[in-house]
Amino acid sequence: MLSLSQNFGLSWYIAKIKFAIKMGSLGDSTIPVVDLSPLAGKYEDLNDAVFGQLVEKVGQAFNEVGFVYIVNHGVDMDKIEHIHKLSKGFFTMSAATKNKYKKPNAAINWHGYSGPGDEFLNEAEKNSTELREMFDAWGFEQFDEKHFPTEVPGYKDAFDAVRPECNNVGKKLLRLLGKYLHLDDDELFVKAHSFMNNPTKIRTHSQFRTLHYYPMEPNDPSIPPNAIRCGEHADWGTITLLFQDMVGGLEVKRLDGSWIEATPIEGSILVNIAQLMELWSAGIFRATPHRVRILDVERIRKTARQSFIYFINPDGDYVVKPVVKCPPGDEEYLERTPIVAYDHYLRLMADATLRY
Ligand SMILES: O=C(O)CCC(=O)C(=O)O
Ligand SMILES: [Fe+2]
Repeated sequence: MLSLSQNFGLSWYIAKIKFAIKMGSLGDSTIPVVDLSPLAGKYEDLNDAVFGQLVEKVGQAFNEVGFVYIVNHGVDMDKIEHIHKLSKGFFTMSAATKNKYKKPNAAINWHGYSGPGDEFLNEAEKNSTELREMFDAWGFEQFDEKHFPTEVPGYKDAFDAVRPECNNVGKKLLRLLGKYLHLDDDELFVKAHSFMNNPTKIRTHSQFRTLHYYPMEPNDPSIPPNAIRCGEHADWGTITLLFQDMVGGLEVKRLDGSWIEATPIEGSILVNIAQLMELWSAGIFRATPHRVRILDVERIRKTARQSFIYFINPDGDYVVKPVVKCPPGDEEYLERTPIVAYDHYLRLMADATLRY
């Protein structure tokens, strides 16, 4: 099986660094904050004029850094708080209770609980120690109440409640990206996520994830010094909406290999580009690697970190290939075999659940 780094990471870096050196820049080092209030309201009610300067700002940020914070995005943060609260209730239950909801075979069943050590995102080092647990709601329409912990009443409803708002902002971002690339049809990306308009669609392959980076006993000697909360990886699908709490530890990799902190900003959503969007855009938008480090202070103060993520992925049967001309230095994108979105998730999930 191809590893992620063979397929995307390494070749991507070499091409990007060559290009950056040629252009005399190694990328911007800060993650911009973008105010989405000009796009307030329902996606369907927006007209072209309102996208205005936001197209350049957001597009450029995704080109240079691969990440932006968005504020005034229209997602009700009380609903996110509610999810964090319910998730905390679930994660602090006994292992026996949580394991009742474990993915039966995580390589092919993607909905449910994953405990410590079940999934590894670190592309380079599969035997790393990644200290986290999570509950995934993947393929919404296929799972009903019984697939959610009965010990946490209202858990499924809490996800369902934020989905329309997340889709609304997701569609706005996808349209912005289409406009930045000057696509003939700037709704192409929105159309490739048909579930956003029809939530009963069986092809849905987007995913909610609640993450719990459990607290460590102060100075626990069994935790190796190179342990990490979430290993270095690039996300898999189109774009990711990340709602992190205020604890911190998330870091984003610059083109020169150094890391910058994605400091939590109250009320914001941190949005990043994922691999299929990188391919679609022939590398114009960067699926930037990131990780969650254990801060030094965490080793002594015993703090949990929580995040909630909406991974926006194309419909499972969608075939992704570049829809723009490849910029100089990025011709390698044209040589890649077009990817059926579902096959891509399948391959990456098999990789994440395989220890070697
Ligand atoms: O928890 C976070 O802040 C990031 C987690 C992450 O990058 C992921 O699960 O893909
Ligand atoms: Fe990620």
